[in-house]
Amino acid sequence: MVIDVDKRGHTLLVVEDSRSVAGLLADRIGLIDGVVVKVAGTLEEARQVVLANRHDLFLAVLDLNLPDAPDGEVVPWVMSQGVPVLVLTAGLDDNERDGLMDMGIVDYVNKTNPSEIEHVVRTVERIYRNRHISVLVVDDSNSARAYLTELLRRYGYRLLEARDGAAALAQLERHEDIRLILCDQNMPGMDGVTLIGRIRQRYSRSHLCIIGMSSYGSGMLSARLLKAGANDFIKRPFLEEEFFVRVNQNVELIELIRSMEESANRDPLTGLHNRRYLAEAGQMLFDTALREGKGLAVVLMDLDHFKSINDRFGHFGGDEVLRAVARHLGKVTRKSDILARYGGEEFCVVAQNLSVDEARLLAEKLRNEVKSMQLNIKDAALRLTMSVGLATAPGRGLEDMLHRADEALYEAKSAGRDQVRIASEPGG
Ligand SMILES: Nc1nc2c(ncn2[C@@H]2O[C@H](COP(=O)(O)OP(=O)(O)OP(=O)(O)O)[C@@H](O)[C@H]2O)c(=O)[nH]1
Repeated sequence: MVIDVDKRGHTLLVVEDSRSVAGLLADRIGLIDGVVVKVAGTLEEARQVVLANRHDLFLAVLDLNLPDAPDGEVVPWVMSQGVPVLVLTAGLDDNERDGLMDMGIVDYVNKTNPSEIEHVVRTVERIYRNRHISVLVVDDSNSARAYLTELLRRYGYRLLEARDGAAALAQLERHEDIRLILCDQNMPGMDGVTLIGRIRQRYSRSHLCIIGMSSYGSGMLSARLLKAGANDFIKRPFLEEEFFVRVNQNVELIELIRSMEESANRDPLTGLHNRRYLAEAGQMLFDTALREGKGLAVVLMDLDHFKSINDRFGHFGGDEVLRAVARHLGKVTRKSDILARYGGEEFCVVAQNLSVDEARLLAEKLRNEVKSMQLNIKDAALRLTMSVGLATAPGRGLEDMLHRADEALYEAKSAGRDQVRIASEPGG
């Protein structure tokens, strides 16, 4: 069951009567791409901002002591408007901390400590990004699930629930975007260790992270959960602050791994996939096409006389042309195709589910798209052509198809460029 996939807004409210602290926070938070910061210095001003922006506020950062609200009155009022709250204090005793956490605030921060101001900025950024992160809570107890989802909702995560292992596996099938799983150990049917083991057979540590949870058991249990594939373990009952730190750290780690993977698979100049990705993902397309008896096309493209473009417009001008070509090729390809920069001025498309005639048509469409580009580099109009080699017969594998497409491309160049040549059958 999806219980929260709301589209949160982009506006953040800072309520702080110290101009220097408010200015510092607004400047730092304003650097987060997409976030709009509104500042208020009193409860009355805060009311006006909230009422005017209620549907676009995703978080409020509130000072406890305001000239017209000296005892933290701003906190319950803003929360009553459905806006999550992060509290700025000048120090809290245990009772005050308990009172605020019981109200359901996101976090509290000592504003007199500069490093904690950085913590506010990081927390805001985390919450802003969490709208794209789905968390699956797996627990057979309704009340435990309700508690965990209530905590996670404060941090803006998209939430999914499952009451047992089978339901959890079904949720994973349905929701490709799950990045974190909170998994209870003691469940009827399938326990946490078994479920985590099953999940890890299909989903790697770079795809999602898992936090095991349990109220019983010795240190052995946390070791078993970790060995089964959990990234972390939380023992119940826990302090909410610790829960949030562990959840957020695990999500940050997975984001980091994914962004590193993404940059390893991308060509920085054009933003297209690179040759390394093409080799891996193309092999998967090849295997599926062979298994299911569906056609596969490998189209290798090379811009004609590109050297002369560099000579005329310089290397930066040449780079601009390569970026424009990448954008245009992207208009012709489908989402299910792989479009990659294969080398300097060479591009490659691997497309699935195509008959030989459809593959020919695709290759011609790509060639025509580049030919009809109207480029203006340094105020000079420029026209481009490209030569194309196409392979459709599977032969001995993807490498073999690429090799034959390359031979066909060479023929297209030799025959005068600006044309598509189709590779002969393997061994033909
Ligand atoms: N600007 C720019 N140029 C590149 C890049 N990678 C390769 N090139 C240039 O692409 C040109 C390729 O030249 P050649 O292989 O001689 O081929 P061509 O001039 O396109 O001629 P034909 O392929 O025979 O039609 C070289 O001048 C490379 O410097 C790049 O990332 N940026």
